[in-house]
Amino acid sequence: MDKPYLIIVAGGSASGKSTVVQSIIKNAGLDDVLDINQDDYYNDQSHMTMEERIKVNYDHPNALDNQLLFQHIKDLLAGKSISKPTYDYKNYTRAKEVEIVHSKPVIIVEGILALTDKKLRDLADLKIFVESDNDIRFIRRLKRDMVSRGRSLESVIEQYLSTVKPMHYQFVKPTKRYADIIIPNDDGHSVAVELIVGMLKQFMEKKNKWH
Ligand SMILES: Nc1ncnc2c1ncn2[C@@H]1O[C@H](COP(=O)(O)OP(=O)(O)O)[C@@H](O)[C@H]1O
Ligand SMILES: O=c1ccn([C@@H]2O[C@H](COP(=O)(O)O)[C@@H](O)[C@H]2O)c(=O)[nH]1
Repeated sequence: MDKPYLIIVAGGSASGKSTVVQSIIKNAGLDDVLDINQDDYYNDQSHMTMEERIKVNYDHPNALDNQLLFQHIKDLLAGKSISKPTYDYKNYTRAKEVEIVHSKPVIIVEGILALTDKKLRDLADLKIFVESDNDIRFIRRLKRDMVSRGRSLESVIEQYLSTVKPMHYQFVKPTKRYADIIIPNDDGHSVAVELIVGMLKQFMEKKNKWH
């Protein structure tokens, strides 16, 4: 197998990373895309009490097992399969289930801090930063966290002000400078997605010609 094409997608919380990635996958019409969410690599905290887990700063790079993510991406790029951890937001820790994930010709890694680690960044063929206005991100996060991540209004507000916002300025936003493409996502993102899909199709065509 040729080396897969690796795309890294970073951007603030609720900027629309997953939405953009799903749009790329759908518009490219490719089955051969693997989507890895950096959130699955949050540290295992099952040994901690719920009270301790809630206090963790999840927007700091130390909250993530970056070494494991890097090793897994290297394995996937070498055509190997991995046992990927999965994350349980409601319980603020890794879930018991692991997922056996096989390598694919296109691999996308998405996460707020996906462009932080230079070693991981250097493996990427294409680096993307999704950008949305802070107020819009906060409103999206509030809705999403209450509906899908089992959070209360008060907890989302408290976490946003104490860690999410300051860490965004300290660690997330500065990685924008590493991006090859910056996608504004306050409203739509269709033109940027079309460009990326075009690049992916070219890559897949070249790959198919070689075989
Ligand atoms: N362009 C957009 N317009 C309207 N809502 C959007 C847009 N992009 C994302 N959203 C919504 O915002 C929320 C967060 O998006 P998501 O893709 O999960 O963000 P991220 O992966 O960056 O955390 C979701 O409910 C999603 O449907
Ligand atoms: O237990 C957890 C783990 C993470 N978070 C928050 O998730 C976001 C990252 O996910 P996005 O989909 O990019 O928003 C990060 O800002 C963490 O604060 C959490 O709340 N609880």
